[in-house]
Amino acid sequence: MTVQLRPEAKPVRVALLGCGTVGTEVVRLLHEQADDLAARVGAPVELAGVAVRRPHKHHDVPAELLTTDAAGLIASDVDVVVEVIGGIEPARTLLLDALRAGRSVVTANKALLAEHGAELFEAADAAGADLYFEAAVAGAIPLLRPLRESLAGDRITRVMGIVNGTTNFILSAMDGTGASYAETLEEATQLGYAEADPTADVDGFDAAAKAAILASLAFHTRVTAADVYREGIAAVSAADVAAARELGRTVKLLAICEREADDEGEAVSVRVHPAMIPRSHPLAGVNGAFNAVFVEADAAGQLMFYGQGAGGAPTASAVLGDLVAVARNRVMGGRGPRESAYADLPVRPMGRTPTRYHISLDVADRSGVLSQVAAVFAEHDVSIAVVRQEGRGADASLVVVTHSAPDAALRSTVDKIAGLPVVREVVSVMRVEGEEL
Ligand SMILES: NC(=O)C1=CN([C@@H]2O[C@H](COP(=O)(O)OP(=O)(O)OC[C@H]3O[C@@H](n4cnc5c(N)ncnc54)[C@H](O)[C@@H]3O)[C@@H](O)[C@H]2O)C=CC1
Ligand SMILES: N[C@@H](CC=O)C(=O)O
Ligand code: NA
Repeated sequence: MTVQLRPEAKPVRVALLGCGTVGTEVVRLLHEQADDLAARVGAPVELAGVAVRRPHKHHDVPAELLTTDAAGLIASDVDVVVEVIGGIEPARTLLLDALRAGRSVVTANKALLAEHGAELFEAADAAGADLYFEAAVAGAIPLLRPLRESLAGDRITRVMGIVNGTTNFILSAMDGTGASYAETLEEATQLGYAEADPTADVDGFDAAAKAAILASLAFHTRVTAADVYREGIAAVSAADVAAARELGRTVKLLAICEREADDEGEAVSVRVHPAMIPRSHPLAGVNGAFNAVFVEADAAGQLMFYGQGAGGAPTASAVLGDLVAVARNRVMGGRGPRESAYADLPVRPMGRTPTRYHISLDVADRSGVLSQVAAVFAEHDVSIAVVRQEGRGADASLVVVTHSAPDAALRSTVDKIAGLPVVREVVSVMRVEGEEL
């Protein structure tokens, strides 16, 4: 291969912070694709150093590149800092230092961006430096660049999808093989999908951070992790999965970001929770650690993005894509897009967000049960889409699927129903997404 380098091009020197699941693959790809990367960037892309905690554990990295002094590496003669340590500190301080020193930054750290994005973008702007983070949401899937750049001329109204590989891996197993929750989480950890602390996945924090990033880009509004309504999958039971199957549905952990007007004006709502979706829905076929995200925009209509959302190599692919972009910017001059938060829309609380519920009840088998339950729905102004009464005696059950209503009204309805003497147990309550029943 003849590599065309710009005659004056100096190597682009890269500092890598962290060398775990993702970092190891970044090192491998940088080495294996060195010639192609140089040709694409117009200058060699050179690994200047790798900051790690325990150098003796990293046999795949040339010893002379390893250091435990991440701050010192950033302060040395480097152009780009790639952060794949994860967590808030020391990543936050290191990246702020890097940006303030004019280094371009590439990060996969959604937790950091969702909590301290504003501060990082401000530092990037002040220094005229690049801040890229495609790997932070939906791993290998090109999703943030399309939102930030390709769709910048459109008005996005909705982003909805599966953005956490670990929980999708677990839910797919529960629905498919019926494998146990603990076993499947262990497997997801072994495969490099789970966060260092997997409760971030299971309790929905990881998906909530990603939802905040997606909503911020889609709606030109600063949304932080704290603005996102969050429920994880810990409470999803085998009974919920079975109830979904009975209805021709499956359970997925969804991130849903919407821009809508109501009586109080235009607002965004951002939520992460398990939901039943029809098996015919395209998201129902997204299994294992795969992710898929729908984007709806006024002019573009509906778009779907699909691919590997977790794992070392897929995530490293997104990191390398960003690295090429920032390296090109350095070689050719110029920089990528800045933060765009001009719309500054309020975030609507979950209680006011319209949702739909599937409720499965274990009820007494006697006349008047249905009318007592229906009266509670009417009292809360919640309209019923489907009701199904099954079984007799001790096995009597009632399944209700509602039409759309404010989430707070649906919750109060469930609370009141749970207290009715004719209701023996609320077996399963889950939100429903997809087509109207
Ligand atoms: N694993 C995945 O599938 C994906 C991970 N990410 C994100 O990428 C980042 C890295 O994830 P993984 O590689 O999976 O994590 P990991 O836990 O495998 O690797 C992180 C590495 O950073 C090292 N480290 C911790 N503190 C350090 C410090 N002060 N200086 C230098 N090294 C330090 C750790 O020893 C570890 O080797 C996280 O922000 C994660 O959320 C994003 C998308 C997918
Ligand atoms: N833990 C995350 C990794 C990718 O972001 C996930 O499971 O999706
Ligand atoms: Na991505």
